Amino acid sequence: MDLPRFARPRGENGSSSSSPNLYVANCGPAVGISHRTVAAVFGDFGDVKGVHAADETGTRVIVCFSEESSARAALEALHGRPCPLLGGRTLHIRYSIIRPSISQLNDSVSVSLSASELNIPGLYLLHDFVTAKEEEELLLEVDARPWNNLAKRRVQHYGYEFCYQVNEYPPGVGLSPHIDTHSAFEGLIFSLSLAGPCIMEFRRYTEGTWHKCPSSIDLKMENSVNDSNYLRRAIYLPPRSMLLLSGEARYAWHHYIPHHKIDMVKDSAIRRGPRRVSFTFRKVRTDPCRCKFPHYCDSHR
Ligand SMILES: O=C(O)CCC(=O)C(=O)O
Ligand SMILES: [Fe+2]
Repeated sequence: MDLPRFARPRGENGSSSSSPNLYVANCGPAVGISHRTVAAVFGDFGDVKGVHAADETGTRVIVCFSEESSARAALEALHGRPCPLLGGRTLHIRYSIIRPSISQLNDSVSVSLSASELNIPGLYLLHDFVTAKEEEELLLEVDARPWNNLAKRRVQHYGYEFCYQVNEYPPGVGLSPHIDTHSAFEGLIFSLSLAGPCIMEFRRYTEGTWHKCPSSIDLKMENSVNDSNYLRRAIYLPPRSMLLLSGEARYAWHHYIPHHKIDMVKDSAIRRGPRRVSFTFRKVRTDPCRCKFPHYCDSHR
């Protein structure tokens, strides 16, 4: 999703900075109100140029009018009272402002539905890799075993020579950006998603220095120069899909699960399920990594 260049004003008094664009909270696709319906309701006050998601919650929108006077009329009529045409919801409306920085513009990235659309070499996504029945059986199997509680998610570890990991994420819980350590694991990483959906974001940093995560085997790139100095892509991982990271996708791109309860995928708000369980398969490496990506490789240091 590309966010419009408008944001919620800081401070309490939204009325001080009049504008043709309104920041409208408490309506949107996540509560069953489409952008088209919002446009129709606000259209009573003047020409609406567009309605956009204000952020990734699906409950806040930006309404852009052609004229400032239309925005003022809509704000005066609709702010702070139940709106019968929008399911009786009470709207909280302020004038919106132009987003001040490039980094805020990058808050969100459009989410691809397929690996070919994502276009990262070595990344593959197979939909319906297991059937719904197999999914149910796998979940029964893992739930019959003890879970290891981490701060925000639960894990199970299997094996040594061939190391599988199962992760359980409650709603809204993600994973911080990392590359699975080159020196610890070989070149293919598989991840089977079960139970609930999520999006996975990928980042390729152009410069920076390695930083070992406390309490984990992964490495993170700490970018000392400029946090926005990376390429960003994102893909939707539906339940029962299998993700394969190989080559450049595995060795040079960080992967990351944003901490959202709702993901915006092609203008639809998709709520994370009560939980997502992922089976992550990695093979333990027994010799130093000789990948073609020394900049991202701890065996090359
Ligand atoms: O949950 C997932 O699909 C990925 C997990 C992951 O990246 C990891 O455990 O290193
Ligand atoms: Fe990982």
